[in-house]
Amino acid sequence: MLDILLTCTAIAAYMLDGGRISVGCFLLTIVCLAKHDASSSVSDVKRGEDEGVKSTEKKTCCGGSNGQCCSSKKGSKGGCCGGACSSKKSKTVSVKPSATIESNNLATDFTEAFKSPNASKSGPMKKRMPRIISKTGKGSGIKAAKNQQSFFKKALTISKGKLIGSQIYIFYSSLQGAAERSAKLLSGVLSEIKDLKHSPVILNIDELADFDDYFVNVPTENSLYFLVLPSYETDSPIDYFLQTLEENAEDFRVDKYPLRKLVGYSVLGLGDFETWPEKFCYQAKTADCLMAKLGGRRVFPVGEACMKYDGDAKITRWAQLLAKTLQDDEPILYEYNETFDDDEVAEINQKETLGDLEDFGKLSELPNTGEMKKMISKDSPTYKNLTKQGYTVVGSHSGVKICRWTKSDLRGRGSCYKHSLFNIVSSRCMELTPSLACSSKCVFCWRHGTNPVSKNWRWEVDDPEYILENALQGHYSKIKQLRGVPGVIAERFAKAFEVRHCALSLVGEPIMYPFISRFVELLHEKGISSFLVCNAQHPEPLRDLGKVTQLYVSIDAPTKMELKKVDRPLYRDFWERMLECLEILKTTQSHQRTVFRLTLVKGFNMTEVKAYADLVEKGKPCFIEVKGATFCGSSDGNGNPLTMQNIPFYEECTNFVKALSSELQQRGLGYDVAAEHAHSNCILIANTIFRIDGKWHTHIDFDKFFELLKSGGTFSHLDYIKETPEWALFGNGGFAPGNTRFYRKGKKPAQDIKTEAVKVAEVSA
Ligand SMILES: Cc1cc2nc3c(=O)[nH]c(=O)nc-3n(C[C@H](O)[C@H](O)[C@H](O)COP(=O)(O)O)c2cc1C
Ligand code: SF4
Repeated sequence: MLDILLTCTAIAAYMLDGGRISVGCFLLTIVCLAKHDASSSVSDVKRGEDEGVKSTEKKTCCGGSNGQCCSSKKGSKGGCCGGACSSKKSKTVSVKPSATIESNNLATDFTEAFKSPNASKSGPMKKRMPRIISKTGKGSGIKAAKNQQSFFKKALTISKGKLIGSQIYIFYSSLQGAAERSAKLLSGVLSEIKDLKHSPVILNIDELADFDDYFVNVPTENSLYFLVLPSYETDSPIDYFLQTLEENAEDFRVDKYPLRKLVGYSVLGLGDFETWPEKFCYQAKTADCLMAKLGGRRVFPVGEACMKYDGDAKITRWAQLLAKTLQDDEPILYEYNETFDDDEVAEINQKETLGDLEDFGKLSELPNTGEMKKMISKDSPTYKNLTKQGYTVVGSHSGVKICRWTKSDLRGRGSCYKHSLFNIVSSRCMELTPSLACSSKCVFCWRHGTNPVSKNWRWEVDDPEYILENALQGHYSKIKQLRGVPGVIAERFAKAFEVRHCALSLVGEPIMYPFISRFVELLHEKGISSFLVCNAQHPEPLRDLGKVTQLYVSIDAPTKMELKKVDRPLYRDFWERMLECLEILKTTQSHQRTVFRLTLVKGFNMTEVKAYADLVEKGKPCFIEVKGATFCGSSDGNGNPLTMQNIPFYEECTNFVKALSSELQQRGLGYDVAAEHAHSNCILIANTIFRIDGKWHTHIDFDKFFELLKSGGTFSHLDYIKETPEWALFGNGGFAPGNTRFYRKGKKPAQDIKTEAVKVAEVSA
């Protein structure tokens, strides 16, 4: 008002005075106008705080640690000044309304994202208003993105609503139980918060069917995550979890900041400072950084509890402090130190191992996790678990185990279904895997969720010669232990020390082992036939594979949706991988004796007969082996969701097989039901090229196989076949003569078929 009066006075003086004091008045006018501008600017900032229209931003140091300010770097990996930088320029920038902010995925403005719906433009909220952070950078493309990144590093944020109104998810991973216990403890403490709106949900990370459901997408829009993570110097499922978070952060198909949809997160680390001072809680700290890198907002500092002494008390203290903070609506300073350069993302993308985490700014402060770990080291809980389950761990990634059918055959009680279907005698068969790790988490797997999982090989590698030698030793020492078992037939016992067959399956994914072809060659050199089962997720090694006696591919479901449900594969492109594997069977590997292995799980994969037929048409296998799933224990805490209701009866399996066979015949594909082993719910469909002169030839002539191998010439699946004996044909049950059928006490033979399958704690490989 005053400036307008002064301006008018100056004009009037000019008119009256004839311009003599005009210069003075002009200067006065300029001063007045400048003063008017200044006062408007202050009120705009205030309004800006409330409306997000305009703000004054002080460019601050990014808080990095590499001795370089991010503002000074150009095309280099450098970090920032770590607080020593003095380049604090004033800058006026405009802030877009939140709708525009949402669409900009390069910068994350939690100031807007977590704005309280209750925040009024005046009153008590006003003094707690967060500093406004610009969303727009000058220019466009990568340059603009780089400008924006510096703003993303620090922001004072408030929550959309009260934190205690959020849906809390407590994730844990545990090998020995401490993290599980701590997750429950945390849940208990948080549940006591007065006015907590929803009860916390506890989830075992290792049992999640798909990490993406929680770490790319979020279950509810008000999700608040707490991660309870132990650290293991040895390989553990946490490695895979961290690897997935890292891959998500680098995957161009995934939103750059998928976890900004969370209300927030915090990580509680468990460890042992006394034994691992250098690596104390290192995996929890890594998880904390990766959650931030994915856009998560840290609502409470990472906890580090040494569990050696008094662990529960420390966890309780952390949980109580957290509970107190959750009830506090003060804004939170969000800071993420993204000091690596955009141009280097591609380079980082190519790297697979966790060691590459070092490249990410703050992560470089963490202990070096880059060395290749042993898949199963002797002091790891996984090793103890496996040996408790009867495995002999060979080297650091292979295992052998005596199958219950080996024992049964030694006692004259019959071999497994592979005897009926293919002529493999159980007492001379060694079950082995050169990779205890797998790239799937099948619902019917008996690994109980603790074995290592990974998409690719990321461990130390043992020599194939070493594995075979030690596996045979392990197998023979277990056979020796059976000499005192009542009913063992001396002749079979003696023969058992000359292994004739090797089932490369057992558990894990054998084809992941980098020297699988050489390993198979070594088996053949010792006169041991090879039965390799793979999960149709690794087309490259499948293509490169040398001759095997029989090559299996597991087809656990016929459609993409069902396969995801049954196998819980780690690969996002699991379906394409499976189709590629089938194509390889039909083309590059068509000289092999190929088998589709179908494991039927009621309620999961038993309905889509036509879709199965489509896959058979694609892969044209020699055989389709259909087997009802077996029950591997209760669903409590072992990651296996199957119950007895999911185990099909033999009749249900035969109905399925008949339907599939007739569908294939209708399509003009020559397949028919050939053999069975009713005792283990197993039936074989064979290509009719194996029905010669009206007689099925599904058995293998092993002598002929080795003869052909020695000759060095090329040969195919039809060159080492043998007639299927009468007792093994479909309809005859498949129980080999010369054995005595054993029925469990009090069980009628009719019931036995299903009960037997249930009692088996493992799927016969
Ligand atoms: C083989 C082995 C390796 C371990 N390595 C580390 C480590 O590197 N850093 C650490 O802080 N604690 C380490 N620990 C300690 C565990 O993290 C700690 O015992 C934790 O409470 C285990 O949690 P869990 O029972 O839920 O698996 C290790 C423990 C074992 C048995
Ligand atoms: S069943 Fe086989 S493929 Fe499936 S998770 Fe177990 S080991 Fe892996």
